[in-house]
Amino acid sequence: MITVENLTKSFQGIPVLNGVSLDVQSGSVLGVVGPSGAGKSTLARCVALLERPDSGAIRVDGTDLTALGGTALRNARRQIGVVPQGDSLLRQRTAAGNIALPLESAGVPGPQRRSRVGELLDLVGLTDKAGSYPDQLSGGQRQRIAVARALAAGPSVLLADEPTSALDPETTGSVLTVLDRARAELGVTVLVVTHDMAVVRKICDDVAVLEEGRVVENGKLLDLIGDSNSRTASALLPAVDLNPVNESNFDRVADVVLVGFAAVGALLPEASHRFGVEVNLLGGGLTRLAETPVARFRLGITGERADSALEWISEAGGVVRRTLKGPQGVAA
Ligand SMILES: Nc1ncnc2c1ncn2[C@@H]1O[C@H](COP(=O)(O)OP(=O)(O)OP(=O)(O)O)[C@@H](O)[C@H]1O
Repeated sequence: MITVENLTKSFQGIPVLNGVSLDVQSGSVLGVVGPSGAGKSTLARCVALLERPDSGAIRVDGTDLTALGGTALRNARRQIGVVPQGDSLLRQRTAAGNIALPLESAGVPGPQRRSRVGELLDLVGLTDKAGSYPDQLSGGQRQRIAVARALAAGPSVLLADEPTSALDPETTGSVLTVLDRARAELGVTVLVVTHDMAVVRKICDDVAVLEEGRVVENGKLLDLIGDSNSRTASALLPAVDLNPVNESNFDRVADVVLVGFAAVGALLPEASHRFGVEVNLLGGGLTRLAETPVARFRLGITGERADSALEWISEAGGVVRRTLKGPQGVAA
């Protein structure tokens, strides 16, 4: 587990991190998002101790890294694998040679090294590229090798800074699959800095939004999407208001968010049946967050028991985010 407590960092007197606190649970993936210059990379570099914070603590599995020096610090750094921003492979080394680098630095003997490199090539799905040089690989393949290299020494934490920038969506998918496998198969805790909400959508359990060096939003992705003020929710959920709606045709108009197979598949027909109301979908749609189906709909409801239907949807786990027509208090 990674705990960041009240981290501050300035460059030439200009504050870049202003008291950042975060938790990343073991074996989970945290996405750090936010506008350019918000301090995301600086945060990741501080967590990796590539940059010394001015104050605050960074605990990895309980040990405060900022308090360490010398050998203890070097050992602690081995617990943290880093996938740097941009192309970071050595051009003159093969894919296998790049992955072997941290093992060579750690003095791992040849046979063990070869076996470990083989495992990692398998993990990232590039066994057949062992002997290829970076220039012979695609951008996505190079990134997968960079992930394998970061995992070589068996870290408990993986930091990836913009691992999918400049990749097309299909290639992005292959890199994300590798990060997800690192978490699922090796139990590694992952912190990924990204501009790309597709990364959040596909692999993140938690999200932290950074702005001007402060965390302005933080939480479990599936909790945030039910919050009507969440920026993460607005970025990830289908838009509900693309079509103009004549509200006078309905007794109630409301926006709802449904999470999970059961809710998405059954709640609205069930509400309609139980309360004898007609439920019309006026906008919005379905999406997926990792494996979880999520829907945001604008509903137009007609029938005497429209309010009861909305209340029931809310009690049954749907989030009635906004009632556009009808009592504002309904189930909100
Ligand atoms: N080593 C450094 N020396 C001086 N200023 C720095 C240094 N590293 C970062 N900064 C400054 O700190 C601020 C935050 O930079 P950082 O790279 O952490 O932001 P970011 O959110 O990752 O941005 P981007 O998404 O564009 O990569 C920027 O104004 C940047 O110029």
